[in-house]
Amino acid sequence: MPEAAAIPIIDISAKGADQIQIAKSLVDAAVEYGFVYIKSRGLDLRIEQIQNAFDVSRKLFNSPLDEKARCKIQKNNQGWSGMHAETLDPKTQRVGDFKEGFNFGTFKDGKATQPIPSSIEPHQAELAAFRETCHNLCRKLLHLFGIGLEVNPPDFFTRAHSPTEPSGSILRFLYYPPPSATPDVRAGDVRAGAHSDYGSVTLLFRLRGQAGLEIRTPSGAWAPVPVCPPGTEDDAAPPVLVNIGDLLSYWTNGLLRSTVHRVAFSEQYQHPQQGENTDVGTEPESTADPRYSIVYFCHPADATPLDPVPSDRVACFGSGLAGANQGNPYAERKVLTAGEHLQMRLQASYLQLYGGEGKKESV
Ligand SMILES: O=C(O)CCC(=O)C(=O)O
Ligand SMILES: [Fe+2]
Repeated sequence: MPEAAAIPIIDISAKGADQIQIAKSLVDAAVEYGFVYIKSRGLDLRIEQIQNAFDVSRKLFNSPLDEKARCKIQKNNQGWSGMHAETLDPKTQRVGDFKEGFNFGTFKDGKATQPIPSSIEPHQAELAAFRETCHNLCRKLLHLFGIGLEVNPPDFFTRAHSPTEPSGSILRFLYYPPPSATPDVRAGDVRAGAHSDYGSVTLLFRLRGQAGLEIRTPSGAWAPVPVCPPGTEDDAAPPVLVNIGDLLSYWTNGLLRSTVHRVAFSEQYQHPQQGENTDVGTEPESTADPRYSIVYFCHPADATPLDPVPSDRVACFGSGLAGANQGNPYAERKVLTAGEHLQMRLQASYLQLYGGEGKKESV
């Protein structure tokens, strides 16, 4: 059984805790793993709000196909993508991801600014509030990164992530059908292909018992990322998983690591003869149930120039681009603004939507 990744768990809202110490621990986790668990205590994000978002997600994906198709994803990266429409790792995958997704852009006055299935129309205000809370949590984390990296001024990143300016930030619902409903799966197929995220920070919400996320370790092996790592099993909700995206890695000369990850079918499904519960030790996964996850991709305002981060630690990180981002060539590219950086990445993963345009950008 592959060993689970030893990603640190940090409580950013601990009463009386030293902010500088928390900031340094966050930076250490981002440098070493590119991933960190944030303990869910209902302070930064109410647990009912997360649960409600999953309820809305179930309603959305249970909508009739034609309702979802009416909201098909557009070049602005908003809308519904059907089964196999996205291929996160086109070089390796035989077939597109075994998932459906729905990307929400901005909301205005509690209403979506894009077509949405009628089943979730009554929930727009809740979704708007959830998206806003996610963005605020990201800005809190970005402020802590500013402190931990001794960026001058420490709100350098936070300022670049103004919630009112146009940006690529997306709230995404994901639905992975039950393995029992996808008999066309072959050995080597994955639910979501290996990729790194494009933006600055990503929040990932998962449900207990719905494993499958794996990160690529520096040795090239895949390590499972448990939903409830040791010490959080009794918490009211699983911790929020946070990871660094390519843009923040690029911006910090590769000091903060953007780690490649994927969603695999459980070992139990692929090799049932090995017995039950072989995927992540404590987290048996049902092959009869769908898997749902919710992701918030936080991006700087489109117009943000990706100028060098004013931090001695970042500036001194000489070998970063060559070392920390091996296998992550986007981090080495010279791009001008956050908006341009995002466009380059989107073209590579939605080949159908962009026709041949994307192929030259894929790596
Ligand atoms: O569903 C998951 O657990 C991960 C999804 C993911 O990595 C992504 O959408 O970028
Ligand atoms: Fe991802």
